[in-house]
Amino acid sequence: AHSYTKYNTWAQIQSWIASISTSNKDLISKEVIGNTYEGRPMTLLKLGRKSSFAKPAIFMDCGIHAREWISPAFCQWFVKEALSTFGSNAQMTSLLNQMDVYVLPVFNIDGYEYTHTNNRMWRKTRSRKSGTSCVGADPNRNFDAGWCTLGASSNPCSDTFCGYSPESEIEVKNVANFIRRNKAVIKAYLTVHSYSQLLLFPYSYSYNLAAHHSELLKVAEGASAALRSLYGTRYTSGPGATTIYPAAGGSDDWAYDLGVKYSYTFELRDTGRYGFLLPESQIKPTCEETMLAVKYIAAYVQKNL
Ligand SMILES: Nc1ncc(C[C@H](C[SeH])C(=O)O)cc1Cl
Ligand SMILES: [Zn+2]
Ligand SMILES: [Zn+2]
Ligand SMILES: [Zn+2]
Ligand SMILES: [Zn+2]
Ligand SMILES: [Zn+2]
Repeated sequence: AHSYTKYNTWAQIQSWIASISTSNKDLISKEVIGNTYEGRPMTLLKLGRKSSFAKPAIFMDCGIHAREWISPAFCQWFVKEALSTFGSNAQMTSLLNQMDVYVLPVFNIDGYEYTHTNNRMWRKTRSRKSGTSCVGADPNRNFDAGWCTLGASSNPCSDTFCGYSPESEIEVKNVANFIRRNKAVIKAYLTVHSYSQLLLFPYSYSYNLAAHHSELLKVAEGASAALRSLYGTRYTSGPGATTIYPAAGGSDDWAYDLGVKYSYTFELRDTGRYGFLLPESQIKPTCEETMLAVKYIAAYVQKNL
């Protein structure tokens, strides 16, 4: 059965989505924003007090990379925390009264399922193309942001294959379309990965500083400090290019250039001891500390609406 402190299969997550999305009509709803390559429904959860007016929104996705299992675990944890603390936690109550929070629990569902059934270390999508026996493209190199110019490969067999064109991966197309359709209200974009304990922001596709560099850095450092306050976990904040590696086609850079100012990539625990194979015993502490960082960013966005 589904557990917030275990790595759930897609089947368990799908049934969790069905039940949690009908658990509180005033606070949560779901919509399918398209199907994956293998036909699985990309189901977006919308958190926030029902309103007949469009509210400003935050968009958060998990599971772009299949093997980064702590990421979907965090999105599930976030939804649970939001619903269970609305009404008792002042900040969460204020957030969901004033804003909507869109949560995509698993972006790359086909890849996530494949890591459960065939190859725990799979990263990419599971799309197939005639002419090669290699499968999939890296969804975080397939966004239309300096596409395939650096830190990506045009070899379909590479783990950082950028795809045949920007948004060639249907999963990327579905998410990009949703964000484009809603860009007037989306004020922040958060994308959750693992591992390395980093809080990254644009740009990764260039060494040039983003127009809002100082503000993005200030918020990232505040969020990292909030995170560290719980268990002392240390994060590094900075632009992707200099903090992790230069690479093009990422979702955070694309959202930022679309006009979503507060755009961040989280790289959750750990720093390499377990890496992608983070033990289930660390799900709770990782999620609780990450909640503090996400709430810090959300509060900042709210104050600056
Ligand atoms: N814009 C970006 N932001 C963050 C990253 C790092 C993640 C770490 Se898993 C990746 O390699 O896709 C990569 C890019 Cl291209
Ligand atoms: Zn499993
Ligand atoms: Zn990743
Ligand atoms: Zn990573
Ligand atoms: Zn600014
Ligand atoms: Zn909690």
